[in-house]
Amino acid sequence: MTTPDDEIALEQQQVDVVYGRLDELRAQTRSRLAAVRREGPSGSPQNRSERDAFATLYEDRLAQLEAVEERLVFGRLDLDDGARRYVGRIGLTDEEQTQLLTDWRAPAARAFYRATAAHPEGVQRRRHVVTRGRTVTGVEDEVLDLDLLDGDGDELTGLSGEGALLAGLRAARTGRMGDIVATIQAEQDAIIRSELGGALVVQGGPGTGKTAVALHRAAYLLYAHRRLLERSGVLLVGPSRTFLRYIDQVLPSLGETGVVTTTIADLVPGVVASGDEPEHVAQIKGRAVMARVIARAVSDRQRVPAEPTTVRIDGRTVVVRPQDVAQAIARARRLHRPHNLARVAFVRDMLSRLAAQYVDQLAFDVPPDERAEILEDLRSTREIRIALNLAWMPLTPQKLLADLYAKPWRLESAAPQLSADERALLAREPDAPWTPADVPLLDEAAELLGEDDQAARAQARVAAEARQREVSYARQVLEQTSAGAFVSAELLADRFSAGGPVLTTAERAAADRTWTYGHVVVDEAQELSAMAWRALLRRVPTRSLTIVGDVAQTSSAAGARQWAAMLDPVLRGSWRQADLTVNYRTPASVADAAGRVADAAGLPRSPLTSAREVPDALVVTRVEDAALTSAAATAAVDALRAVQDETGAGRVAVIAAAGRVDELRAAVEAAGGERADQRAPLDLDAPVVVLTARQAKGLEFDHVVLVEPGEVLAVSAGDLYVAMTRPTRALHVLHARGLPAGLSD
Ligand SMILES: Nc1ncnc2c1ncn2[C@@H]1O[C@H](COP(=O)(O)OP(=O)(O)OP(=O)(O)O)[C@@H](O)[C@H]1O
Repeated sequence: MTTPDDEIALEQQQVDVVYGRLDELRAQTRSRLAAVRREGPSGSPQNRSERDAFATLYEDRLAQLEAVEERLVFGRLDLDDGARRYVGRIGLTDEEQTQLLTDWRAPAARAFYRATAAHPEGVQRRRHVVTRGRTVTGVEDEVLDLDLLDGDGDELTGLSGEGALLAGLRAARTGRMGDIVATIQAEQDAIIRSELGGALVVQGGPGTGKTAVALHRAAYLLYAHRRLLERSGVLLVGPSRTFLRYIDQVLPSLGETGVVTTTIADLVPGVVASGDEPEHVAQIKGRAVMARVIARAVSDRQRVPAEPTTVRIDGRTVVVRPQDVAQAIARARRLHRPHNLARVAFVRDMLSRLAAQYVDQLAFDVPPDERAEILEDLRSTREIRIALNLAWMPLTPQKLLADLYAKPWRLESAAPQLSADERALLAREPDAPWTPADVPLLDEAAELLGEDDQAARAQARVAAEARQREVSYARQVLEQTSAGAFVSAELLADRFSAGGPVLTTAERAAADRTWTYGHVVVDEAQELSAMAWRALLRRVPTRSLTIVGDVAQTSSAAGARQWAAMLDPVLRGSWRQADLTVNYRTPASVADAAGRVADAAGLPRSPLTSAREVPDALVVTRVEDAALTSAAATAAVDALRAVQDETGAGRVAVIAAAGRVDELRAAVEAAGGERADQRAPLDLDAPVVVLTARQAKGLEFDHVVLVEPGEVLAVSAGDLYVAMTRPTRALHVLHARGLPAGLSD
């Protein structure tokens, strides 16, 4: 019989071989990159762009090989037929193409996450290989073939790789999310590998791994449907920029850098939504009815004048007549094109009517070339331009919306569905900054307005022909090089033809408002308004979506308490739901207390089982009102001492209602909590942060000091539920006033 030490030594050999191969591949890619770069900037433009394309390709590949260093190998499957299969971050073969490591996303790795004693899927033993750096520090076996099992078996908890999992859950937090690839649980794996098509809603209580699952699913889909998704791209939408920074290392560590991440506020390139507004105003802007308001605001800008306008031109008179304008508007509308594009037809129609008036006044027949000149003269006559613009104004989305908000009569005409009070709430100065809730409205407006794309369309025709030539050229290039394993001819052609700096799919997609993605992942999706959904769905016409959230954690007034109420109208009932039920983050006693609070507040809470308990995880302390701030600061600094390890990992959050944040920050600093740049966006690297529940959404900390929970509840019950479920080790509640129901008993 082998001892654990023998097993560790055995695994070390295999791990050494795999890292050796990784080093070889890195060296190979580096030297290819150096060779391409050595060729320098000479040669034809075609040669140069080809070299640039290969250089970025090798850079990407190198970045991928560098990013998978940590826990490259983490699993082994011993199969019924005696074969062994190692599972890791990426797939690797040796020079003879023998598989050294199976990519965790490959079908051959599925059993690592799914096999159970009841359904062993051809697996006798599943082994978790635990490494630190490149050294194997432990192995953990689960025997799935019951005939091989001696003793009671180790399948009792239902958690797979329990030791490795619990070690991961216990580890001090760093302020950045890590991947869970070594310990994905079966219910999570089923979601990650769920088919690409259709909209999948993942509902789960706090800490059930929704964000982790969403990110691993994005990586899985890119692997399993690479040909389809590498060119259309995958979009991941998160609740805030802070959150995006919190998760930004996860996908690269899974070998994927091609996902575009954004927030709803950043969805429209060129629009900076730096403004703030009360929740109830944002709620109005988020209502589905605003789509009709915007549409009406656009059609209001196609207007028949009350009076005719008479214009003298070269001694003759033309009249912009209301009835002509009415007819030209009606005709242009029948084209069903966006406002700015249909305007081209309107103007053409009006000019030819005016030209006819002009020609009628001439005593001779006008040859065609002179007629064109007359049209040009009319077009460039100032009064005519003004009259036609008043009838059909060329507009940008920003101008449309700014005018709508700034002029009460415009809003009254466009938004009869809103009450006068509601309309008054929307009023704003024309140059006020945009808010996040304005962004979906600007997107809606951009869609209805369109851009005058005549030139663009002509260019597109030429580009399509050029593209044909580039793809076939790229195919030839790939046949002559070894790059075909990790890039398609279409993608390489994209890079050849990008012109200027070589852009990746993600870069091109992020810069283009009208880009349509192959798949969209939405996290904290319960917060999205109806208008935000419209903006998102425009970007994924195939409706291939992963929608992740928890309807009990909703804080925005425009968000959802029920998935069906939110999604049925936008997805016409066509979506499927999967549930996550195990809380991995929060100790059981803290999760239970949060559950009681949520139930007392009537939140639609998902059932939750906690993966672990931590002794004394929940502490509730009453202090005098005057001592509350300093007590919180002391508690935070003491907690930091307890949780911080020698590497500097270990994070503490003080969560309170917005009105207390500044004072608490100053107190934490005075108490010796390290000074950090606390301005927005939040500094995730600070060991102690003071923030509101809303800012804490999606994040986690080792220890949370929750100050005056009654005040957080007064803002929203969802916020209190979020705040209580952020810690991985302990929740310390400090209060001077009464406790919310559920916490007090
Ligand atoms: N299978 C797993 N193995 C290891 N850690 C896991 C696993 N699943 C979840 N976790 C950990 O549990 C914590 C919570 O995960 P995550 O943030 O994805 O949950 P969530 O459901 O999005 O939470 P919330 O809704 O509260 O924001 C993270 O630290 C995550 O790494």
